[in-house]
Amino acid sequence: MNRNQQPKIKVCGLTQLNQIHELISMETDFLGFIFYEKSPRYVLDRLSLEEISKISHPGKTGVFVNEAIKKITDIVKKAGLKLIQLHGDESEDFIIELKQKLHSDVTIIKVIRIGNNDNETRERIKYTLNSYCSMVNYFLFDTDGKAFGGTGKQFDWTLLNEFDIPLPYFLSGGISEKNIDNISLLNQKPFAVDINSKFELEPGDKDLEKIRKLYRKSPKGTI
Ligand SMILES: O=C(O)c1ccccc1NCC(=O)[C@H](O)[C@H](O)COP(=O)(O)O
Repeated sequence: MNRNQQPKIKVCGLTQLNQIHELISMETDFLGFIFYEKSPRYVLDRLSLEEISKISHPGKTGVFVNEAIKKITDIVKKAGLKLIQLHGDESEDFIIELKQKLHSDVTIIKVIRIGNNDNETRERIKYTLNSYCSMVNYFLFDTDGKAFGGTGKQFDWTLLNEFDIPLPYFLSGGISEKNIDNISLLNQKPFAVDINSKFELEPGDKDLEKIRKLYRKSPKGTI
């Protein structure tokens, strides 16, 4: 697989140091840590902020769901995060205030959760793309669900072909070795793919052999 021509890879929901170091040696581009207490992948149940801070990697990403600004900025500082993934319903005002309190080199990913393929969803996607594009660095499209993320379900990717996406984006939501080739059907290719529950033995315990296989495979037509 020619990694230069393929979308980058983010592995999300990491909780085990040995797996994290293995993923770093495989040149994984983004490492996702979930700081949402209700997630079965809540990282602080398994690793301390100090342990996360000692992981040296430029793609350390913290996932937050409707979290208080003070808590996010404290965690970013203590864990040495490089990117923040806002996975809840954070408003534009919230992001403006958050950015004022963060170091300017922290990258922000705004998540757009997609449920039904209907006009209400289309309107919400359109609104979010337009109103957040000047304040964040990337968008991430994920499947909507009660748990906010980690649903293991794919949304209707053809919806994305209806929009001019103004920023590079991460594609997420139930990505597996079975559906990843369908990226070829997207007009605007993702900057990165985000894999999680389809590459796990159980929540937070990654199936490294399956991830290795993905790295060896070349998703058809993704370039
Ligand atoms: O994974 C979780 O448990 C989770 C819970 C709440 C918010 C976000 C969460 N995950 C964030 C991610 O970036 C996941 O990779 C993304 O939701 C896709 O997960 P999956 O559908 O399991 O591939």
